[in-house]
Amino acid sequence: MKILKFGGTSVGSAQRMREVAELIHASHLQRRIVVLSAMSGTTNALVEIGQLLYAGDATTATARIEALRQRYHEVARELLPDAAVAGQAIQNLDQHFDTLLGLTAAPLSADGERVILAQGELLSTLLVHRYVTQVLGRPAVLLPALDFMRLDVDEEPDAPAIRELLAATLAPHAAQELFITQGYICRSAQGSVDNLKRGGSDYSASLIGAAVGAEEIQIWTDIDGLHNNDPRVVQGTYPIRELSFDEAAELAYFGAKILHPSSILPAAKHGIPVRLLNTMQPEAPGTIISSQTGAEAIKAVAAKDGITAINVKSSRMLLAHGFLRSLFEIFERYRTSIDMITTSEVAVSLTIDDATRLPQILEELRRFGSVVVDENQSIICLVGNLEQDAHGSANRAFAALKDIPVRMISYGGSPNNISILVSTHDKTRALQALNAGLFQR
Ligand SMILES: Nc1ncnc2c1ncn2[C@@H]1O[C@H](COP(=O)(O)OP(=O)(O)O)[C@@H](O)[C@H]1O
Ligand SMILES: N[C@@H](CC(=O)OP(=O)(O)O)C(=O)O
Repeated sequence: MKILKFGGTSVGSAQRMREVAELIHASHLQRRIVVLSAMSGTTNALVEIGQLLYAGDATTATARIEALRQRYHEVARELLPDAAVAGQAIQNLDQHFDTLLGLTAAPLSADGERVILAQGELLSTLLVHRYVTQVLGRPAVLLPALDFMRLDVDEEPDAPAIRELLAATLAPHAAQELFITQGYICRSAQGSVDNLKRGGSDYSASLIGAAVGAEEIQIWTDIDGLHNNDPRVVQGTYPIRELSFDEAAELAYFGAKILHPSSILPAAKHGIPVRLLNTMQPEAPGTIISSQTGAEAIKAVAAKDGITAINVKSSRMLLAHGFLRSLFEIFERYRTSIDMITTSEVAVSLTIDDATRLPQILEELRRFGSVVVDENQSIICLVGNLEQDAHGSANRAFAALKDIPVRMISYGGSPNNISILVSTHDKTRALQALNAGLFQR
């Protein structure tokens, strides 16, 4: 079995959906599960509808739902030339818009908001499935992700439950080769509709791949593989042909937007190669992520914004043992994970990316000594095989950053990663300087 995931841009219009369907249709793979995201822009529109309802503005929310409905009707008519087939699809699409309208009648609950967010993937899979079966005439099974994607009580994917439920969902279709399902959406341990957080369709594909023991997971997007730097802010980036699971996981976690932060872990656990491919240029080789690692020292740079740095200075730390443990316990109590940490004899600096519980954390930290908080920071992560760094690329990286104020450096924690904290204001400049210093050929 292979897993093929297509992102929002890849299914972003009727034309793109046709191209995706042709790709699925033309590839003479054996069995495959196709995982689709919502059409680009849809999840953002649904988020906005949720926000309007939270703010009590049902009138504007209704207008947005109707505008979205019109857009989907147009896509259906463009995609499905036979009027009867399009009419039937529009009736089915309308069931989802009626669900959305039904949620405008009363104050929105958190459960209601998750039902709203789930509609995007239900709509895109409905349309692509209809095109594959009715226009291309290819048998394909639409698998409802809500039947098998499960979270556990800690709100993490429940891998054993997913494996069992997916096997049961697939069992009646032993003779079928092509399956289409929704990325991103799932059910909570309590059975209510939930999701894997923004960008979560990559994670769905990886979890599904792990659950069925797939031979390969393909992530089809709008770029020819994972690039050595963020192509949105740096010119002249290029795709990296090979990455190890560890390198790709670091890049995804530290901001390479092409991959959801957690999406490599299930594939890595089961040793399933992940291939990043370009829907707009299917013949390009893309990036292969596997247990192999290439020879270059620093292969890529990524940046993660929205970081808060906290510095705690305490005389109690001097020659004291157990200090760090009591400090970390505070973060554990508030379920807030720490990304970077540096220490001196009397001070600790650390970073968090989820500042939801920052006020409570700070109140407790102030018992240790003086606390300074810097918001709007970015972690720049340099990833590669640093054990191979015989050519001093780490030195070249630091030299490249000579004009940029660096707040923290973390080096040596992993053989794959050097993390550098800068103000978000300096991020673009830092990424460009690193590009010139490390990669310009
Ligand atoms: N290091 C990187 N390599 C490739 N793409 C990146 C990188 N960093 C950011 N991106 C951006 O990620 C985008 C693809 O991710 P995303 O928009 O989530 O795709 P999809 O909608 O297919 O899931 C690319 O268009 C590119 O602009
Ligand atoms: N539709 C969801 C899930 C997703 O993964 O989308 P994409 O593959 O386009 O990043 C989102 O926008 O967050």
